[in-house]
Amino acid sequence: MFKNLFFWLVILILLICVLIGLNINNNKKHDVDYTTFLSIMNKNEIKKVSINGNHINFIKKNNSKYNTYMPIHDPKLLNKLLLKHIIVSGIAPKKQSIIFSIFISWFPTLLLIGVWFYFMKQVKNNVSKGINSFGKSKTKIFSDKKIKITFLDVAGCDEAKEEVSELVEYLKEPIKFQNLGGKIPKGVLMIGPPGTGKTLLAKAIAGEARVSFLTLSGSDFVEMFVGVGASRVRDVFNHARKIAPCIIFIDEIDAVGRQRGSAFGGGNDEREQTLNQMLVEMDGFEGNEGIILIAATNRPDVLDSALLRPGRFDRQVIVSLPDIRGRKKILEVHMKNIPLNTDVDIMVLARSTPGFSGADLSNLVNESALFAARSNQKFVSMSNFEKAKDKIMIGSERRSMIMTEIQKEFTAYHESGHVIIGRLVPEHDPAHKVTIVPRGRALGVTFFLPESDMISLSRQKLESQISTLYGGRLAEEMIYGTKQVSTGSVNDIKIATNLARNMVTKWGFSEKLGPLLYTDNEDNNMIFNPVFSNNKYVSDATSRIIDQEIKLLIEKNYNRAKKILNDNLDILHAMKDALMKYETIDSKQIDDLMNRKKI
Ligand SMILES: Nc1ncnc2c1ncn2[C@@H]1O[C@H](COP(=O)(O)OP(=O)(O)OP(=O)(O)O)[C@@H](O)[C@H]1O
Ligand SMILES: [Zn+2]
Repeated sequence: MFKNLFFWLVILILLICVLIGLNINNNKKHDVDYTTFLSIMNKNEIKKVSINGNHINFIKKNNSKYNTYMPIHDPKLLNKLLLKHIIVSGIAPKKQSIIFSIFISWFPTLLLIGVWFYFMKQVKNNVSKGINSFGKSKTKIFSDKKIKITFLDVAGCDEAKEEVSELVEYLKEPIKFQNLGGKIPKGVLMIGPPGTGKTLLAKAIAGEARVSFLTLSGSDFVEMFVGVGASRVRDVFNHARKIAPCIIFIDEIDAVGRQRGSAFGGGNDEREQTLNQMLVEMDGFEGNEGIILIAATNRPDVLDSALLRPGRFDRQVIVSLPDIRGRKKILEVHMKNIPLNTDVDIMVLARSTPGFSGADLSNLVNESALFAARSNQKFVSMSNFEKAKDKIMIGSERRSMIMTEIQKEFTAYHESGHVIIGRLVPEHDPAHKVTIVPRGRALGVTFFLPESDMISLSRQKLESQISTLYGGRLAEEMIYGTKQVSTGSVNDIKIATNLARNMVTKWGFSEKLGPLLYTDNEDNNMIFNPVFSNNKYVSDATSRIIDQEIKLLIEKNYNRAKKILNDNLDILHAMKDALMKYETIDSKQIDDLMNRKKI
């Protein structure tokens, strides 16, 4: 539309220029306009007139010469002139030129008026279109034919699938279901972290039941103008009633469904109105209309409690991050369409991707295929997957970063220290791969491969983790001496300290303090979140004991690691050499090194 406006603006400016040009021209040719000429004539001041078509030259009685232009041919002019005894000479204009001359004289003005009208109409149209579209919902409607997604495409969330499967039965034959006395929820709230497949699952319900799928995002409802969101809600539900049976899917419901009156400055009228309208519409459902409202959020805690009341989103389905088995299944779903090399081990990939969501895994498969394509391979190999995984987890390799031989050696010793301790303490996840190619912000990385998703960790396993975390710094210390130790262990130290603190204050692993909770920090992310606790409930004396106990625990595991590393200095050197040579070594090479085999 702006292109159009711009076009017409340019035309308008051009026209004005032309008109000004014409005017200048006219001024040159015609000293006076035609009306002035007539008035001069009426005042009997003209001596002689010469007519040439529409151009008129005349001489006043004082002998001054003028010319003028007759815009419309005036057939009575000659008579008038003769009556006033004015000498007339020249040729009269041809008859057929009358219309032409009218046209010529009025053309620029008409054009200008036309353009102006067009311009105004355009503006008016756009404004009214704009106003109308404020209220119209931005619903994207997919017909049942377009949704080809079925439950087979959604992997690794069997419980969630089971919970929603009865909705499919209902949507297929709502009336039959009602007659049998089935009670169907009006709204289903899907709760889960981003990328876990909430949208996918909702689409799969529509696909399985072969019904239409209306999708919109909560943020679509939040508009600047009061009342617009509410009218959009009305629109969506009205449309849904027309095309029922169908599913209305609202992503990010928290954008509208936040606790009312919770915004700063006493609430947000527009959002509240929208939310109220949504509640009204939900209450208006008969239950046999064949419409199911599915909403997704990853912030169920901020939702207005009115939304969760019976008869509204009374069914809640948790879609959580997949476990190892789930990840394997999701990988299988996405690998279906790419040619795989025989060396691809899906189980190893599933094991080494803890915390990956379905979306991350889909991204992993995609990136791997891209890596394979870039190196002109016909099949996607395990090394492509490894590369893609590392890229997603810690950022791309920074091969361009220049590391001196000394820095590389330093990193090689540090990482080898982690690997060796990790292999030799009990219950530790085995090192899967180690690299000294800088990635993201890390100079080197050691990857451990968890056997399974750990929900609870044993004391022994935790202590082994602490020992392994200090392996890197200890190796630096042993080779280069305490004066040369780098700051590269800052993250290792942070994680180890947090583990030890949690063991003492939260998990009851200190004999002296016993199994009591000494912290008000409820964060369950035990490794990566530092404990910021002001320990309101802990006396100064206890606080001192806590510090001592943490220190003791760390010292114990630090010394254990030191002994192990001292006993295996030959492996440390060999692994450093291997890393300097290959930059990255895998679990098989690590096995060989640990068995003192040459690689
Ligand atoms: N369980 C799964 N099985 C197969 N693929 C999945 C699964 N979960 C996610 N994916 C993949 O990730 C993509 C994104 O998932 P989806 O949009 O459904 O996540 P979401 O939970 O709705 O995320 P958000 O909260 O960010 O909207 C899907 O299109 C699909 O390719
Ligand atoms: Zn380290």
